[in-house]
Amino acid sequence: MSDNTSPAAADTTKPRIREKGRLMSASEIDRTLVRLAHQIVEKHEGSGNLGLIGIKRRGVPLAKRIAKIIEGIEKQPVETGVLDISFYRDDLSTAGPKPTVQAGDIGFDIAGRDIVLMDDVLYTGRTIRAALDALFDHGRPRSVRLLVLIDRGHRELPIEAQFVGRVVPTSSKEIIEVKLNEVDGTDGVLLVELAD
Ligand SMILES: O=P(O)(O)OC[C@H]1O[C@H](OP(=O)(O)OP(=O)(O)O)[C@H](O)[C@@H]1O
Ligand SMILES: O=c1cc[nH]c(=O)[nH]1
Repeated sequence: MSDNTSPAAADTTKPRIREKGRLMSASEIDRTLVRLAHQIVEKHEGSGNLGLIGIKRRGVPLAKRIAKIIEGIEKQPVETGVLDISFYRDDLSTAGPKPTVQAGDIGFDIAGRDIVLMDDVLYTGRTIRAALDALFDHGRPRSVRLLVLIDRGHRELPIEAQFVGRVVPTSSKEIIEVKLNEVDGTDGVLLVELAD
């Protein structure tokens, strides 16, 4: 007799994952973002021409937090924007029409600006390639640099981040789970593994 209420029956649609360890605590994320903010200011010799763009989802709170830290350092506002690149991923069908993204979607005019794209994890690089496509549909920035909280390797494209929270060598069975308060209700970075 089958028992549909058993845990095994209930979990068949979810990938089985095993937590292997906590890579960063909330306070380690905070300290890392302070360091990255200082590195951005140093590299750009201030923040006057900066624009920070978070890639949905977790790049958005990262951009807002770093903007706040830079504003504290430089005592002037830093513009932030949002990029939702889901329609630009090259792993989606190319048969459909390419959507037109309105300039207002990012939140500010990127022309001539020094842009720092922000995301939580850099893996194959395909999200960032798609983000660059989307970004240049909005205008021509003076420069574009990339910040990620975690670089886990396994790149499939020639894309590198200039500002990196932590490099974490991983196997292809492992997954980095970044959790941020604004999205997940808690802050932390976990290393998990897909169970066989
Ligand atoms: O370098 P890549 O191989 O492209 O992988 C990195 C991307 O994967 C994750 O996003 P995901 O697609 O899981 O969406 P989410 O941010 O909404 O969780 C992560 O937030 C990065 O954006
Ligand atoms: O390990 C990974 C790979 C891609 N995106 C993530 O969030 N984690």
